[in-house]
Amino acid sequence: MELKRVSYSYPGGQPLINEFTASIPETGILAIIGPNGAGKSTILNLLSGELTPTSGQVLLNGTPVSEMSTKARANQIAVVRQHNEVYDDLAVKDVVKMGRLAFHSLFSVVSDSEVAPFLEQTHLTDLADRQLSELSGGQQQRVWIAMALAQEPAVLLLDEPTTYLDIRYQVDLMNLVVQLQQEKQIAVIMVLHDMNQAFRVSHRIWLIKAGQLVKQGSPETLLDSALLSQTFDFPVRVVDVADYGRYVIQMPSGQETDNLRKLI
Ligand SMILES: Nc1ncnc2c1ncn2[C@@H]1O[C@H](COP(=O)(O)OP(=O)(O)OP(=O)(O)O)[C@@H](O)[C@H]1O
Repeated sequence: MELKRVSYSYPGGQPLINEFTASIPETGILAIIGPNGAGKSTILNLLSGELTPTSGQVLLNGTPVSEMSTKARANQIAVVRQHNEVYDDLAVKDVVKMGRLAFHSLFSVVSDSEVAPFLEQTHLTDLADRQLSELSGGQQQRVWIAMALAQEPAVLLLDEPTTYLDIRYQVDLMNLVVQLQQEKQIAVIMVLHDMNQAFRVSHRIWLIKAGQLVKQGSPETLLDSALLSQTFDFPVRVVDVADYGRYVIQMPSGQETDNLRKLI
């Protein structure tokens, strides 16, 4: 995918994204990180075609995403968002079947066997007949991913997929995304708040601030204390952790440092 000089303003608002140009490799994991309000979700919505650029183009294999039919788009791009209560009363397998609708006419019935592989890949086979509302947050996130996978997309977009999950579910979910990306060789694009998670799982990172691409590159090139502190407007430091690698920690504020000194 490619963003070519993309600008975007919400109706009646100031320009948020300004002449944003970048390309996304056909396979691999790209994480978009940056402070609150930087425009990360807006960029994801421009990539999904949900938003149309005010100027410039978002291209998928050379075709503007905004000019593709809904069905053509659904065959190529799948989006995983936060919890959608509309589906609460549905069984897990029926939610996943919704992901197949781009392959069928509206009234055709999607068979259980058609969605079985996607349930299996996301370890949901045993929960297939359970109602969505009965599942934990982590299990529900896996259902959204199964539904997105059922679209058999070339591009999978995830907006903060680990929000609300405890550390175990976060790690499980990220491992699942990594495994699925490797198996299917698709492009995965995620907005992530947890920098360390982003650095751990991604092949490429976009660091965004005020609608601009501050820097893009491999996790190694972006693991830079000064760059991250400046972008987030908060002091952080990249440290080496034994048996893990480089890790971003937040530095205590001045007051906290003084208190720490008094304790030592
Ligand atoms: N539908 C909307 N209408 C008007 N302004 C919006 C809309 N959605 C987002 N914005 C504004 O656009 C800016 C960027 O929002 P966006 O959600 O893209 O940022 P973000 O980087 O994803 O933020 P966060 O990390 O807080 O989720 C914010 O100032 C926000 O208030």
